Amino acid sequence: MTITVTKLLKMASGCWKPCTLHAGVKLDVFSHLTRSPMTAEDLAGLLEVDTRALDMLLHALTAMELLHKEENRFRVTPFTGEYLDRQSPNYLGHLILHHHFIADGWNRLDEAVRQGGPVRHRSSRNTGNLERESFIMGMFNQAFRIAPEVVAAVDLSNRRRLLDLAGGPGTYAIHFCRQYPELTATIFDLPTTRPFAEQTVARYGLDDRITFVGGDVVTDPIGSDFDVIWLSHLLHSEGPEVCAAVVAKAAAALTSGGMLLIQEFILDNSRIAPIHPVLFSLNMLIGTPEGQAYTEGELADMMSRAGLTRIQRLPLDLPNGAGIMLAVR
Ligand SMILES: C[S@@+](CC[C@H](N)C(=O)[O-])C[C@H]1O[C@@H](n2cnc3c(N)ncnc32)[C@H](O)[C@@H]1O
Repeated sequence: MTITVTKLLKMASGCWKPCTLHAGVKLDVFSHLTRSPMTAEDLAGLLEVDTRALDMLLHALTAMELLHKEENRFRVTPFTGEYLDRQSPNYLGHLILHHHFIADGWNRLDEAVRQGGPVRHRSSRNTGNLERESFIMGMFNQAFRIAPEVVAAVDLSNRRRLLDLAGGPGTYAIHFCRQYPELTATIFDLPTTRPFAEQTVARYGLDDRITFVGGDVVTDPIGSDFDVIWLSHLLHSEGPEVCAAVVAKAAAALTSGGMLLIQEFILDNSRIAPIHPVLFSLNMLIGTPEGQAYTEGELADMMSRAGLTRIQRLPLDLPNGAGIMLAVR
């Protein structure tokens, strides 16, 4: 992509459209307009917001092809009815709202660079209810789209006990258990994640095979004798030393011959590609004391220092530069 003045200036105002989308989702206009098409005035009455301002927002969402306008009424499109209505099983609003909550930190990136540390609280800690739900269920939104591809590429035949370490709502534990009927799983995550994980597991009717254990992976015991551990998107929120300790702890919790799988946004050795992991490091800079994206070599080194062998990266081309490392105890 050759940069031009037009592209540069477009980049500078690139946050306008995302902010418009975030506001539409946060005000839940899509759910209301799925129930019935409405004028800005009627919807403003329902949402208890300013009519003139909502009218502008609805026109902008229409210009972005997220709503239709007929006469003076607005309605959802088939697409936004499926993905932005809170009642839809395919609702993606959690992930969109997660981006809304972290946007304030991105706006203060210069301060983070100046001081060399975070300018917002961690998404996994000390957050309000809506923000916590958006983070955990946003991870569900994200993982749900990728999990089928991951499960198809990872052979867990003959494995019986899976630990989904820092598993959040348990999206991967659920997908692995659906694929392998003999498998049981433990989701280990911070205690505040429990209600989201239990609800999600119950929704898939797997409460008899998947249990939740609350704890801190850095300071608490994580259990033992697992023949497979799935560690997805935790390491980027910690610095290299804590990551090495977590990987060593996971390795020690495996049976002999047990397998550790790590999913992360993986940087090239050049550290300038793929673009998502490069930017994700900044996302961790603004939100965590030591988090960052890691290269394949760095992840392999953590696995090797934990005494694991047969270290490899699975040949998978996942969205956002995500990749999976595998090693065996
Ligand atoms: C980005 S989410 C990934 C969730 C899930 N593994 C996935 O890939 O969809 C990171 C998860 O790590 C959890 N987490 C962060 N720090 C943790 C800690 N110290 N101990 C246990 N869980 C932690 C968060 O609560 C969150 O569920």
